[in-house]
Amino acid sequence: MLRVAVPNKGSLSEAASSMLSEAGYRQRREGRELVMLDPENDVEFFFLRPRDIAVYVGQGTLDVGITGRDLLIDAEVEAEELLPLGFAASTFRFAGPAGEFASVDQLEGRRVATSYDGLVRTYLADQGVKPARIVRLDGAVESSVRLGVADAIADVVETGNTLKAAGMEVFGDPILQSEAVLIGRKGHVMPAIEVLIRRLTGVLVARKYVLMDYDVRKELVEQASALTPGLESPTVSPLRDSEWVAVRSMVPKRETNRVMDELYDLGARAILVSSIHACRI
Ligand SMILES: Nc1ncnc2c1ncn2[C@@H]1O[C@H](COP(=O)(O)OP(=O)(O)OP(=O)(O)O)[C@@H](O)[C@H]1O
Ligand SMILES: O=P(O)(O)OC[C@H]1O[C@H](OP(=O)(O)OP(=O)(O)O)[C@H](O)[C@@H]1O
Ligand SMILES: [Mg+2]
Repeated sequence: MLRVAVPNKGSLSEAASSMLSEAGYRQRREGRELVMLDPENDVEFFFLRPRDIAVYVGQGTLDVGITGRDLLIDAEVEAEELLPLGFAASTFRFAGPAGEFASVDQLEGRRVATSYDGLVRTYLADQGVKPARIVRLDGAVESSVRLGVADAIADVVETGNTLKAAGMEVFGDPILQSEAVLIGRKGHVMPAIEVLIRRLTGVLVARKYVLMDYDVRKELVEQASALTPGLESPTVSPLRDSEWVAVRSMVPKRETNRVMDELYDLGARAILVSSIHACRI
């Protein structure tokens, strides 16, 4: 049986469960279950704190899990990223009181507060910067400078609103671009993991693409196909009117309107767009 760790709380939890549901797995509804069996898929789900998920997967107690890339790196365990999942995107950045810091070098000899001490320690060591101390806090890190326990912070930044409200601003290059990821133990292969990855990839593709159908005059099919190349190649079918063909192709969702406009300008007609519910690529 495949044993999968799923975030039980926080920013990752809801989106992780709905992605697994879309991939055909059973998920808890509103319950507070710690463990849930999905006998139909031969999978057992363990609902855990996202920060702890890398530890369980790294130790091999659980086969795979969903967590944040930042949390995986911070945990410093024998687990690796198997698939980026396209939600809970954020950056991980240094910040300080507005106007006080311009570059990471200025952290030399200063105190840095963070909930991600492993990640920050490694990053600063790689940059050759020696802070006076890394102050490990559980959350609300933005308050630490005002309260006098640190000079600067390193934290998750999504909209930047929390930093702004605390009178702080980011400095230096982003330490990391993070998002939710599926993780597994290095070198651990199992057919059920392959199936999970294929299913999740199917959800990602279904979310990212639409299906586009249109009719176009035969002599324009090459030009039209260039606008809608699809993943491999568009399907071209004959129509009763032999001067025209029907074309079907997958198109990135965010390009839908631009592609429809360009197809129409080219002379394509009956352009129809439908969403994809599931797929295997
Ligand atoms: N706005 C955000 N705030 C915090 N974490 C975020 C945000 N957006 C995405 N994430 C990601 O969520 C993960 C942190 O989840 P975690 O559940 O530990 O903290 P949380 O969402 O801040 O919840 P809480 O602080 O309520 O426990 C990280 O991978 C982080 O990059
Ligand atoms: O850039 P923003 O959109 O403002 O989001 C980032 C903030 O959100 C998270 O805090 P959270 O609400 O989880 O509280 P915590 O710091 O106590 O974990 C994170 O730690 C940042 O403080
Ligand atoms: Mg938080």
